[in-house]
Amino acid sequence: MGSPIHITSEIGKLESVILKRPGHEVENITPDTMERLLFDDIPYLPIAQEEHDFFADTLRQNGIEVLYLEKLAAEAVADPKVKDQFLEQMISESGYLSGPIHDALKEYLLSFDNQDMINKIMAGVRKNEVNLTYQSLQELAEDADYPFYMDPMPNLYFTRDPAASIGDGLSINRMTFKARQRESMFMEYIIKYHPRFANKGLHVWRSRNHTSHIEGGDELVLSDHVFAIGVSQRTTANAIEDIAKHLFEDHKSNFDTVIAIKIPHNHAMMHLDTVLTMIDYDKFTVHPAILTKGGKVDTYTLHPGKEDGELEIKYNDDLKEVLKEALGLDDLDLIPTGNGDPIVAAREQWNDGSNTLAIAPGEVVTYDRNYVSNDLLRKHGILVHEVRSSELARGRGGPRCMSMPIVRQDLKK
Ligand SMILES: NC(=[NH2+])NCCC[C@H](N)C(=O)O
Repeated sequence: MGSPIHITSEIGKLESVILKRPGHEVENITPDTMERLLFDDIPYLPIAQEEHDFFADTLRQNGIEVLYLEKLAAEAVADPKVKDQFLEQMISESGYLSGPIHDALKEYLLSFDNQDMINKIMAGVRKNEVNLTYQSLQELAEDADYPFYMDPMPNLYFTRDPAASIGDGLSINRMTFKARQRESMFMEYIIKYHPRFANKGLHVWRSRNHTSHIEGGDELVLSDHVFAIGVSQRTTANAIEDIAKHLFEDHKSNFDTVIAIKIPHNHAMMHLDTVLTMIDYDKFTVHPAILTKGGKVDTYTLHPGKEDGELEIKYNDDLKEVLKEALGLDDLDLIPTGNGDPIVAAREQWNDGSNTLAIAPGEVVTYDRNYVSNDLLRKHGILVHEVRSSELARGRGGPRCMSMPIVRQDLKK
């Protein structure tokens, strides 16, 4: 058996992927909390689940093993000592280091079996579910009207972001907004304690114990030695320098090139994969709005510097040239979302028209609603599997965001 994580491209035949089926966390969104929880509307859960099952089935029908984050997380805490440590950390990162609320939450969560406990943590814990033996100042003086002790984590079905596979390892991410910061703790425990991943020599290129941010939607493994990353609302330049140094310094990594691509900092384009994805050896989708009128975008290519720990940085504003050079290609097809029409492109990008998940070279999964972009992909020779998207799209993420590939076949050289 090879490494449990092995990703040397964006497009190699996908073999195993981690998903999260939307659960009650999505029903714990309200108009008051929606924006802070990074949603634009409240999905209708039964249909969101049907759509998600359809997505998972589409992957299975193409021979891909589908693992569920919620199941892996429950299995990872099977040992009572690990479970205790996990609960302590989760409750404290939820705001209760000690005291009556901490104790009551711990007792409440321990009353479930492991799977239900994980589901409950993901869904959120309401105040009226928990019995406090005595009241604390925290309870009385802070947010007395707020309904939750532990907030729901509705963005968990975007498994792409809290952690990202790179080569035979991964980054476990310190995420930007409070609404998502606890999410990466599940992967931290899975990698450390789940029998499928623990002690298998996996490299954590960057852990979640940082203050600067990085999210998986910005992380694209373009080849076995080139890593692209968005400088975005969610990933800071500082974090990029840090991960680049680790990839370059660690002799276990084959990576010698990191391409940082600067994109607008806004909610519609929060990650690089909302505006640029790789779909074939020489084809990318690109949202025209990231390019200037002259077709330019700021890119910074990082290589190991002369001295240990130094980086050599080269600026170029010609994305096509940069990608061609990094991938050793003579030509490259940049396919514009919405066929470049300003209204269609904006509408379809909003609904994740650029957020394609490649399951093999030239073969992608996309949302059905982005029919202009999908037709265009077909015209460029791409095999497109469409999946349903009415409810899932309300969270502003598409098939790439909803999947964390862990094993892909290597590309033939
Ligand atoms: N890889 C992605 N583009 N993920 C999309 C995540 C959407 C999610 N609502 C957020 O704002 O974080």
